Amino acid sequence: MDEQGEVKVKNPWHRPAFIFLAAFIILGIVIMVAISVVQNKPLPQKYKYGIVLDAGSSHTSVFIYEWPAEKENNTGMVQQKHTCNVKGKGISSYDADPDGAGKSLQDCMVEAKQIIPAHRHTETPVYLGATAGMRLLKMKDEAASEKVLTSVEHSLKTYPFSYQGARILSGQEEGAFGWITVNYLSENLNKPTGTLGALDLGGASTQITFIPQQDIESNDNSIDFRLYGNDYHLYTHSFLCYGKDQALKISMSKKLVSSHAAYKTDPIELRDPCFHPGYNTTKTVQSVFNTPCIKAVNFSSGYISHVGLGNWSQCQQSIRKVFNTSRCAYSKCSFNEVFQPSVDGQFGAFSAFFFVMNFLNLTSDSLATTKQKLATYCSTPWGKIVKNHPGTKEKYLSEYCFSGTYILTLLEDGYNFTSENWKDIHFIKKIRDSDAGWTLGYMLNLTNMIPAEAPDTPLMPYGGYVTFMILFTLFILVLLLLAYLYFRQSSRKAQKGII
Ligand SMILES: Nc1ccn([C@@H]2O[C@H](COP(=O)(O)OP(=O)(O)OP(=O)(O)O)[C@@H](O)[C@H]2O)c(=O)n1
Ligand SMILES: [Ca+2]
Repeated sequence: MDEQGEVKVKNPWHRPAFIFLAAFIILGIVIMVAISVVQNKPLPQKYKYGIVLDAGSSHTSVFIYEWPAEKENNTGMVQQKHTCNVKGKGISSYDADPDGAGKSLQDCMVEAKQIIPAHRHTETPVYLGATAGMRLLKMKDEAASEKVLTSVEHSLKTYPFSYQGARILSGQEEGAFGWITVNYLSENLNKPTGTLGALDLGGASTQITFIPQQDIESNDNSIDFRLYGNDYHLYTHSFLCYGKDQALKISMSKKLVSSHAAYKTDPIELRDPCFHPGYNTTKTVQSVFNTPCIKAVNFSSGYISHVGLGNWSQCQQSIRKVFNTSRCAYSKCSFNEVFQPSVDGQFGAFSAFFFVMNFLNLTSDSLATTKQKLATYCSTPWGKIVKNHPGTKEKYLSEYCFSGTYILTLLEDGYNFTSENWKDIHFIKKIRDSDAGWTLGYMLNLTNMIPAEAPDTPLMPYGGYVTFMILFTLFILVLLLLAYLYFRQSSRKAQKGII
């Protein structure tokens, strides 16, 4: 009986079974915390890559993008890692030598092979998108445009990447993907903040894309997206032939056609207010008229003596003739009978908008000051301009007076920007180290990297999760300790009571 009584009152916490149990619980908790910490630890970043070739009218650029493999659906994660400018002109200039188009891409593609880690090559998609230069070549000679596309396709397939196609983008796609790029890079897409309109000026076309305040009256100009759970209703228009190289040709051809000298002298004299005083160069008539943007005309000579006058206001008068604003079948138009709502919000103006305005140092002045400075620049003698810019190609240099005046006229008379909202135009090249342009938006779309609905976000960030787990474990340990002390005390009391 005595022995039995003693067994009953023995402290249960001192039994080996209980000690083992407590040790197991504590060990279990420690293991659980350790596993969850290790499991959720951010792994060393693994990057994925994508290549987009921008086959523009004046040149081709190869863009390499990279993004952390685990975060491809988050906004703003894709970044431009590298760009390579293809030597020579755009692929549309290879109409007489299609094989040359494919060959021209070699150097940049070899560079891409060196930059992208070898184990990622086969999974890296390659896209080529051609813009207005190829649209014009297709209009002029469809067979030649197909041969050029076949040539670049053959060339791109010789690399170890995953070739995804080479095609001509429509003007709407070019405008819409440019808009997606600038808003993705500015991280506007998953926030309730306003979006950025996109203004793109190339050599052969120009695009305007923004969210308007009013209805879009023409179906051709309307694009709808659902991105990150938000619906976007965009206005977009692409003006073929209104890139700055084609616009220069149109403007020169109009001056030639209206000039009496053009039909009598040899060479034809073209006195041009958009070129600097003292500028005098011989060009072929063919170099101006070799485009489907202009109707062919017969002249007395095959050569033009292009003489600069350096008169900004006359230059602007001549450029205004390129825009037809006399008729509009809608409530509002930009030009050439194209519907356009009033511009609204902030705009990013990139590619040649930036190259030209940045060269002229005109990216942050009021409209009135911009005009004044440009007038002074245009009247500067050509000799002085050449002396002041020894590193710049003479062809580019000679055209900045025309290009600056064209940009001002396009924005003010064409798109209807005013001196009040001029400050809303931001001349930009890059946003967060990636170029503004259609290429990034094109890749994001084709790789489905912008989901229609917002991706699920974790309950709490990683740091918060670890802190929570540690505090929770400590809390359980304290509870166990308290329970242990409580039971030890109560079993002692029970022992004392029996004694
Ligand atoms: N540093 C630079 C680079 C380019 N340009 C000019 O800018 C125009 C081309 O702009 P870009 O956006 O590269 O046009 P593309 O993409 O080639 O043409 P498009 O989009 O119409 O197909 C050309 O007139 C080119 O001479 C310039 O003035 N200064
Ligand atoms: Ca372009």
